Order: sequence, then C-alpha cells, then structure tokens
Amino acid sequence: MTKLKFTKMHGLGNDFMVIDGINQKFDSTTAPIAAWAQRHTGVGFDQLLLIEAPQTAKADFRYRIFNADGSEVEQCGNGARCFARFVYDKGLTNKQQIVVETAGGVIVPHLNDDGTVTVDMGVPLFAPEQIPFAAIDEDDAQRISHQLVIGNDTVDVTCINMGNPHAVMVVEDIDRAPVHRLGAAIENHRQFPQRVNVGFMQILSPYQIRLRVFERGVGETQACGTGACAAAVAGISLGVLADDKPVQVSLPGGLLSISWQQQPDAHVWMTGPVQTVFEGEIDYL
Ligand SMILES: N[C@H](CCC[C@H](N)C(=O)O)C(=O)O
Repeated sequence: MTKLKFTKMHGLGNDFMVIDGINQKFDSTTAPIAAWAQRHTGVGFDQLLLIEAPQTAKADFRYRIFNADGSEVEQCGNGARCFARFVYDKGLTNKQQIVVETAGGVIVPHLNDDGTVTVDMGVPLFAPEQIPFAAIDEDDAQRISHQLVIGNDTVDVTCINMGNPHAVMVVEDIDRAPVHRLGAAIENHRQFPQRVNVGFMQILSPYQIRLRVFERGVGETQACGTGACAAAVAGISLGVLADDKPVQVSLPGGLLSISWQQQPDAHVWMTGPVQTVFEGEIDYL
C-alpha cells in the first residue's frame, strides 16, 4: 500500500482535494473518489482536482475535475483558481499566467499580486445543443430561456454552458427559494441529458446579485465559480444586469467579481480568492 499526497484547498468554501498527477501515480478509474468525498468517513470535498501534463504544446498543464459523486466533469471555476495557486506554490511552474487544458476547453488563470486569482473562463455558449438541453420544439430551440414543468410548478431557466452546463433562475429572495427541492429536480430533469448545475439568482442592482447554486453531482455548495459566471451572463443577457462594469456575485461563501460584455465571442473573466488549508496523505493502491 502506498501513500497518495494531496492538498486540501477551497475557493469561498467550495472545497477540493488537489492531487499532483504528474509526480505521483494516480488512476481515476480505480480511485475511490466518492468514498474520499464523504465528510464523515473520507477526506471530505466537493470536487477532486487532478493535475496532469498537457496534451498539446500550447498548454502548460491539463487539469481534470471529479464531483463528489465520482462523475468527471468539464469545468470548475473555483477549482481553476486553486489549481493555479497549487502549481505555483508547488514549484510546478514559475509562471503567473498559466494556460491550462480542461475537458471544457482552455482557460487561463492569472495569479494576482494581492493573492487573488483572475481566470479567463472563455466564451459562454447558449444554443440548446451546446448546453446540452432538449428543446421541446423549434421555437423553444431558438431561445436561451426555457419553461420547465416540475410537478405542479413551471419555472423559467436561462441556460448557459461555461464548459459545463448551467440553468439559472431569477428569484425574489434566495433565502426562501426551494434550492434543495427544485435544485435536485432540475439537476435530473429529462431535458438535461447530462444533468445540470442549478443557479438561484436574486438581483440587488444592475451590478450586484446574490446567488445560491445546487451543483450537479454534489448538491448545494458554498460557492460555484462557473455558476457565478453563468448567472452574470444570464442576467446581462436578460437585460436585468449591466455589462459596463463587473458584476459582484455574493455567494454563501463570499464574493466573486465577474466581467462579461454582451458581444460575440466575448470572454468571461472571474476574480476571487484562494485558500490552502492543509497537506495530507491517504493510503492508495
Ligand atoms: N458541479 C460542477 C463542477 C464544479 C463546478 C464548481 N465547483 C465551480 O466552481 O465552477 C459540474 O458538475 O459541472
């Protein structure tokens, strides 16, 4: 039995088990990821982040993301900030601007001098087939907002792909929103063939929102980076948020700043904090 070294990190309470898969053997197909994710009997985390060598010469690294239920997914915004801090602090790079491949596309974190990290999260996608979302008819397929029937409820969601799929709804008061009931129902709704992350957004001003996210494969988290990006893009697209200044997104775990101009191929930029909590090792193989 060998020991697997890992680092526990978080971005606004969205927490991660970070593994250097370059200098250690790690096989994601056999690792007990869901068991390690358990908060009472395992390490406890929302996602496991695996650092690997890049597959193309254009990138510095590849980083893979596994939810607490063991599912591998395309993108993680809070994880991208922790990834950048990890590879720099571990001496795997001396760059402060890092090009990294993910299953959801190439992103570029920038380590800022004040300790925060700014990430170019790429271009948001809206077409149903890009979410993916199974539109009910041709008219539905032309829209970015869709009506979902959930039992006796009908909810309006705006769908954005940030590398991973998001369904965002506007609510009056996120403290009273049925995040767990409706979040679970929408996550597994038949019109989301790959499931979906579900954002509950309360508009405070054209530049400020409160947000709770019921994450695919996890449940409600303290913060969701791609969810904050998706909510800001949804709000700007719906005309309830402005795009001439960053949108301040207040999540249960703290604040993210999201910038996006509503123009073709405009990139989404996210800035927020990172925290390293402890170094650990666990029996493995
Ligand atoms: N649950 C997400 C992955 C993690 C996203 C989140 N932790 C973030 O910071 O973006 C999904 O299944 O697509």
